[in-house]
Amino acid sequence: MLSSKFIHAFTRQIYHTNLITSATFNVIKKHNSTHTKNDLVLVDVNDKTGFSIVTLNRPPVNSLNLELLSAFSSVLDDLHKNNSRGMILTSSSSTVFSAGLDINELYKPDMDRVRKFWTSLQDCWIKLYGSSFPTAAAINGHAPAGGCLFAMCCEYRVMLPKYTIGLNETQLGIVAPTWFMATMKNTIPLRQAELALTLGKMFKTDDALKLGLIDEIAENKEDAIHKCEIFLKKYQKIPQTARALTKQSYRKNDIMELENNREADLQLFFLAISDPRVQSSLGKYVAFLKLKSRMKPILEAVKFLKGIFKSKKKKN
Ligand SMILES: CCCCC/C=C\C/C=C\CC/C=C/CC(=O)SCCNC(=O)CCNC(=O)[C@H](O)C(C)(C)COP(=O)(O)OP(=O)(O)OC[C@H]1O[C@@H](n2cnc3c(N)ncnc32)[C@H](O)[C@@H]1OP(=O)(O)O
Repeated sequence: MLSSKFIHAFTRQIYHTNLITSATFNVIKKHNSTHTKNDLVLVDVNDKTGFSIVTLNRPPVNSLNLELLSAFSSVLDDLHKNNSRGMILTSSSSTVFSAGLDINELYKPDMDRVRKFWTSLQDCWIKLYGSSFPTAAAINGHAPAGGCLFAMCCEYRVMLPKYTIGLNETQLGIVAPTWFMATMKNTIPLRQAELALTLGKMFKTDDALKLGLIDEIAENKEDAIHKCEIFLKKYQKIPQTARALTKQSYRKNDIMELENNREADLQLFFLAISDPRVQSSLGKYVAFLKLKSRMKPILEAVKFLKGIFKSKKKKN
């Protein structure tokens, strides 16, 4: 057995960034309760398993704005402090896991706010990707860009059929930050990651499974959560410290790279979003999304009418 002294020394040595603040693992405080962080993130602790279901709850599409990221960051802190047994990340939407970063934070940004926004995103990534507790994502809807990033930070992904997932940044005329790329490289084979990133490819559930971007397909959200629980339960027999340090050692280089260059990463982000071509792309994208949303009732009516015509043709 490793002595606690050794664990402390090892932890300090590789995690001077405070990824693990204490190697003393307390027994989780079990309670059957739902916590909220401004209602933007819901936390439901399962009394029996000790697993927390963390639900992103910012309708309509869980786009990640400053408030949602701050709430999520604080939830991750709480789970760490309470020595969580495991986290399942999901969404309250019935069709979208997360639409990624809120484009309104990037388009014509207020510089003070956007600094806090990007710093919060960095915080969330460092805490989620490097969490000491095991994590799984129940992807119950589309997961583009930042949505895919958070899912990939988890160690296991279960997704519902007929949705899409991927890092689509190049399609929007923006470059995924290196830590987004690193997370994808940690998930799928290198060559496939390069192709997916350069094409900005969104994968349908079936293709994501073939690629290894997700691990399982579930029938519905309940099934997805159940499958995530089965995954997390596998760790119940594995000593916590050994598991956590192994995971963090595996991901350490990616995390250190950002930890040591946070300000440079922020400046690079400022530079990118200050580029008039990037702003122009984002402006067009915001307009496209709004138009698409307004066209929805018309498109649905056309679909409905097509269905009627088809069934009449069949009868004739
Ligand atoms: C190597 C060195 C590199 C250095 C680089 C450094 C920095 C680089 C700079 C920046 C990097 C920034 C990284 C960004 C990553 C991102 O996450 S960008 C976000 C990308 N997200 C998307 O492309 C998803 C867009 N949304 C959709 O595709 C669809 O909405 C959906 C998710 C598939 C859901 O479809 P659905 O039909 O259900 O909903 P609607 O499309 O009708 O949308 C409803 C409503 O929501 C609004 N909305 C949708 N997505 C967003 C969003 N991401 N942000 C804000 N708002 C969004 C949409 O406009 C509708 O609103 P309404 O019109 O008011 O109804």
